[in-house]
Amino acid sequence: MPDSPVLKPRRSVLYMPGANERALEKAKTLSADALILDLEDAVAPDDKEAARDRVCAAAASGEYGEREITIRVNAIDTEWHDADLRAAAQAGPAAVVVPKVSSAREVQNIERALELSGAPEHTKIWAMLETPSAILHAEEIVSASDRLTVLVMGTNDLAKELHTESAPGRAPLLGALSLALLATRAHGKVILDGVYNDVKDLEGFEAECVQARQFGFDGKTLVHPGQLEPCNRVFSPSEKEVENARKIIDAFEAADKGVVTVDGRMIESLHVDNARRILALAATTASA
Ligand SMILES: CC(C)(COP(=O)(O)OP(=O)(O)OC[C@H]1O[C@@H](n2cnc3c(N)ncnc32)[C@H](O)[C@@H]1OP(=O)(O)O)[C@@H](O)C(=O)NCCC(=O)NCCSC(=O)C[C@H](O)C(=O)O
Ligand SMILES: [Mg+2]
Repeated sequence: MPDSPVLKPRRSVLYMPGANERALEKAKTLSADALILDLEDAVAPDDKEAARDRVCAAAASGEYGEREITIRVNAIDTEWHDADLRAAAQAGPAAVVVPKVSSAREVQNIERALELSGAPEHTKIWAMLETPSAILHAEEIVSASDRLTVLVMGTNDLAKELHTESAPGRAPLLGALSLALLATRAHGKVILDGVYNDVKDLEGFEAECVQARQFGFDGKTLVHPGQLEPCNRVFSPSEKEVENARKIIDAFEAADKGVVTVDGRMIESLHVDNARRILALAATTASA
């Protein structure tokens, strides 16, 4: 069965370079819901093998508390991919994050390779959508395997492939983000927004978090610890939202009919479903 989008918080998912020992250590104290220990873009070719050993040891260490630990392997067509996948399968992280996935066949090959390498059942596949082909095949990718539980947007690579220029509100990328989100929701899985590169611009970052939440993303991928606080705040239901959700549920249950009004707004059972989703999400993030 696919993961429910509300059972585990994935508000803030922080990348960290696999070769950076200090960052790996620091991550044990950071308020990220999940970590992506990176073997791909953030690691120079000469450091790939040492980073693989370090990251797999970190993932197997059990020293990261409640944070979900995932490993991003190098892309399928690289010389490091097979060894990364075998080592990650044996380390048994929460997920293997696979960059530049472009078809259902690739997901099925990853699934088979994980099984052959003895990956535990709890090691899921998170597929990155960051090519035009991935966006065009988003639905077949997301539904290719029950082991695939999360899609991750790779907006830097996608913008590069599309020749997209930076624009207010990410207008040129909105079509691709929508397609990925539609595919995810059609199959009951989880989707994370891409990263915001300007680590000093927290105002711009927060605005992009708000946009991502309004869109329906479950959380955002991050590149710097300074992005954690605004991200967790924006993706957590506020006190007002929780209060409103309780009001909707109470009013609907008390009325015992198909439609009621709360504060002058029409409420039907679909709004109650949404209110329950908000409360479930609030419960998972209350102590975080
Ligand atoms: C972006 C950075 C290179 C900035 O690094 P730096 O200038 O060293 O930051 P600070 O001096 O402000 O760091 C302060 C302390 O925080 C630690 N730190 C920094 N970043 C991280 C991190 N990501 N995880 C954990 N800890 C981190 C520093 O070590 C400092 O600690 P201390 O010395 O104890 O005070 C840097 O932030 C960075 O490398 N970020 C991650 C880059 C990365 O992983 N990139 C690849 C993923 S993004 C991507 O590929 C997107 C996708 O594929 C796409 O296509 O869009
Ligand atoms: Mg990328």
